Amino acid sequence: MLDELKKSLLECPVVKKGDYYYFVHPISDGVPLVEPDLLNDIIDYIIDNYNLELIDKIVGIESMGIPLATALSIKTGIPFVVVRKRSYGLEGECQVHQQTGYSENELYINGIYENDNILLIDDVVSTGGTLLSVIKAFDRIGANLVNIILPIEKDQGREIVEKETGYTIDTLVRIKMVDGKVTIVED
Ligand SMILES: O=P(O)(O)OC[C@H]1O[C@H](OP(=O)(O)OP(=O)(O)O)[C@H](O)[C@@H]1O
Ligand SMILES: Nc1nc2[nH]cnc2c(=O)[nH]1
Repeated sequence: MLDELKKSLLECPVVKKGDYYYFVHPISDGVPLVEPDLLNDIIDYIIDNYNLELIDKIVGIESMGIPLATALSIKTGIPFVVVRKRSYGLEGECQVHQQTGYSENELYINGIYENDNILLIDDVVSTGGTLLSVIKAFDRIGANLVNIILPIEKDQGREIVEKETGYTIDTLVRIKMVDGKVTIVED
C-alpha cells in the first residue's frame, strides 16, 4: 500500500522558493498530472484503516485538500466542506490566518458548526502553520475533530501541531528534503 505515493514522491521535482525547498507533486500541486490510481491508493487506504461511521463532514483546505476531500466524499457518501481562501461573509464565517514556509493567506471557514464530527484532510503538513490555525478555529467553533489525515508529512510541522493542540495528526508518508531531493523517512 502507498507504494505509488512513495514512488511518485521520490521522482518528483523540487524547486526553490527563497530558501525553501518545495517538492512539486500531483497530490500537493495537481501538476504535472494526477493519476486516478494514485488518488485511489490514498483514499482506499483511508477507507480501509479508519472507521468513518461517526463522521458528519469531511473538511478539505483549499487548494489541494479539495481533490482529496472530493474523492473521499464520493467514495464514502459523506458530505464535504472546503475551507476557502475567499470570504463569503456568511453568518458565523470564521477567518483564519495561514502562514506556510513560503506564503501567507487568509482562510475562511463556513458551514462548520458546534458538535459537527469532522474528518479534516489536507495534502501536506510542513511547518504546521496551516493546520495549527485551522485546528484552533475549529476549537473556537466547538466542532469535534475526530480525524486529521494528511498523505504527506515534511519537516517538523506534525510534531509541532500535535504538541501545541493535543490532537493526533495522521500522515501516510513522511519525507525529508536531503540536498534538495525528496527522501522517504521510513518508520
Ligand atoms: O504546514 P504548512 O507549512 O502550513 O504547509 C502546508 C500547506 O501548504 C499548502 O498550502 P498552500 O496554500 O501553500 O497551497 P495550495 O493552495 O496549493 O494548497 C498545503 O496545501 C498545506 O495547506
Ligand atoms: N507541493 C508542496 N506543498 C507544500 N506545502 C508546504 N510545503 C510544501 C512543499 O514543499 N511542496
